[in-house]
Amino acid sequence: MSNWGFVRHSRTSLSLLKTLRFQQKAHLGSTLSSFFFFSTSGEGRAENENPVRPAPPPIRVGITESSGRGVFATRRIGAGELIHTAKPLVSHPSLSTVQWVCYFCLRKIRNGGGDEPQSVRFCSEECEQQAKSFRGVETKADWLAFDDYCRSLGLKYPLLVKRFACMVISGALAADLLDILQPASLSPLMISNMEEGFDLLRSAFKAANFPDERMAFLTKEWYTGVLARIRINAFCIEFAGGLYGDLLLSAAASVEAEAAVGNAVYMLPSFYNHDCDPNAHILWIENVDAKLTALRDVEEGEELRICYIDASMSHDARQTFLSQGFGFHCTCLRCLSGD
Ligand SMILES: C[S@@+](CC[C@H](N)C(=O)[O-])C[C@H]1O[C@@H](n2cnc3c(N)ncnc32)[C@H](O)[C@@H]1O
Repeated sequence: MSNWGFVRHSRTSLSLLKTLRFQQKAHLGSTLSSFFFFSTSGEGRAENENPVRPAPPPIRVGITESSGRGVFATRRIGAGELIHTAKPLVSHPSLSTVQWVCYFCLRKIRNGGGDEPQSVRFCSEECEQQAKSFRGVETKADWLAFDDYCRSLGLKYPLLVKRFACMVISGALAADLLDILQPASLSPLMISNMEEGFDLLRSAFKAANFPDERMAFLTKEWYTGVLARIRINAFCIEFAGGLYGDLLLSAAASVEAEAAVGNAVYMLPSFYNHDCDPNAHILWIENVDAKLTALRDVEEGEELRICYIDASMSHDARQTFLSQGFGFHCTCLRCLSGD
């Protein structure tokens, strides 16, 4: 069974990034900002404007010529500028770091660990409060078999589906929230490999006696559809630069050769296409809230692209990774140049 090992990382090897520029003509597309959870630095806000409401980020979602939807700059964006931040729709710590990071925001916890291997921790009352709805559902069920299934097969994405399902049952999220995101195309074998996870998830909720009407959304099609979207759109969360690293966290993570603190799916960041020589970057400083920044000056109308993979890989390795993990052949300028 595939271990779904292809995840989007924050890592781009800047030293190897060439100065090739990529400018793509955007078609007019409707903006999807009403769907997005974002905040901005508030730059450009008029003085008399309500200070509580942040200015919209300088981007729009439009249609690209060859890569479906993409994100375009609505004004010139300077190198190093914070384009916007994004809160996750769904996130989950890695099983190997669950004792060491906040169960809600994935922030490292100084005195994590402890005696109870199954226990979860929060970094603040606010996070505990925000997790209350899905925890109220999650703690009613027994997850031993489901978590063992994920652990033994090295699966991370079913954990995101589990949390998403808990949020839906609690009424915090709509079951079709992720439908707008592009799904991976799944082979019949991939779908049949997902059956065990679905059965375990559904059984856990069933055994906890949730009423059928609250679980009506939880069909096999829903489960595989959500996983298909997560596969293309989830980010693997690693904090930037090791600045906020923690030896204990590193030690815990290395037990399973897992550097990431967890995985998350966002709305707006999901619309950024890939480039092996990107002009934008997604990073995490101390928790799961993502920051999208410009790596170089970007002109108004230019498409903003991030790198999904380690850009220091060879041309052939990048192509193989993108094709097997994301199902597309990369035709960015760097790839076309043969670099
Ligand atoms: C995370 S989504 C990006 C948004 C997507 N274009 C959409 O319409 O929702 C990733 C998908 O976008 C497309 N894509 C992203 N970067 C691409 C590239 N460099 N070349 C071709 N297709 C790309 C692929 O279909 C890929 O699976």
